[in-house]
Amino acid sequence: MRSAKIIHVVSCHAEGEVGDVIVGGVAPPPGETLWQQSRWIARDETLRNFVLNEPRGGVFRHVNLLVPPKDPRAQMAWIIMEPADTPPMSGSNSLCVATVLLDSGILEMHEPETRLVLEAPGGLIEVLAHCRNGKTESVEVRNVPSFADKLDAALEVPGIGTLQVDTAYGGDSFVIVDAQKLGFALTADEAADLVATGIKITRAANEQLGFVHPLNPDWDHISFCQLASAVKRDQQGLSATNSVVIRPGKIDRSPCGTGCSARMAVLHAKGMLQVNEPFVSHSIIGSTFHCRIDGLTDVAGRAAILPRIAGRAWITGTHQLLLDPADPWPQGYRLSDTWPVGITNS
Ligand SMILES: O=C(O)[C@H]1NCC[C@@H]1O
Repeated sequence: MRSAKIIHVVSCHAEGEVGDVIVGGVAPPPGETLWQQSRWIARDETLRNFVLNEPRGGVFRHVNLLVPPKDPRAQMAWIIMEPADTPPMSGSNSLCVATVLLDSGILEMHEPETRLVLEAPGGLIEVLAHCRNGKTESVEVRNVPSFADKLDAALEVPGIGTLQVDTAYGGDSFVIVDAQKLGFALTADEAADLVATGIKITRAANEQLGFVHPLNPDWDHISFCQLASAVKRDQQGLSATNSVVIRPGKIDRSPCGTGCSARMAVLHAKGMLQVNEPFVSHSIIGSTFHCRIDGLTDVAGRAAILPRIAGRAWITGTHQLLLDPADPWPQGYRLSDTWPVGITNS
């Protein structure tokens, strides 16, 4: 066996969504800040292509690169690589990273609870991991400040018509639409139709509504379309189902932590969800995140929430990714039969 590189990966999924973690074999990228390091990874593309593209990856795969933190309050930092974006934050990926760090012994586990501060490119997150018998059984994440952007905006979507939508930031940027009004029950058999609809809505939202993070003008687009059910209220609090369509064309198998954060910001802005009130979110495969608003804050003068999301993650394997120097496709490849083309990275 010969190899020009060897990348050590612990594979993981959080409530169904893949979030593999690179634990060795890659030097930290250049950059003064974690955000700058993540921009280098997005621009350079070598690592993204190697781990995300076929034959090693696929459009369903997310990969997280552990790097030393820049902020002294954090025990570890990481850069998130998703199929189209290198985003500020990701809920499912943060659950995978916390679980891999503790279950593999990279950071010390304390039972029954381990508290961590992790640095995502979009800011610090606080982790409370519930651990038993050497296993992280569930993880609560205090996400980055999240806020509603445009409420009840009119959006003209070619082939669909005029929709009323909300846009919001929850660590990543969303256009949120009522799934039932579009005829969706949010069941697994609708996945391909949900993707086709969600991609059209995201494209229209970027053209007509746009998004720029007020403290980070580099994050200047809407990443995802969240097709969401109406909220139900009972004695336990609020609950809803969602399908988040991830560019270039796949559905989040988890209930999407950044999506839950964005939705809670919208619900709070509309007076429908209060601080500390439980919000349970279900995915298309029936997995669940337990969420709530921990407190209120502001982002550059805009009202914002401090979201908490909680879910479970499981390690699925370990891998060593190799590159034979004679392999004619060191960057791999994407074909439009499984990987819709034409979306640029950011
Ligand atoms: O949980 C989340 O926030 C995400 N899951 C995959 C895409 C998003 O980053």
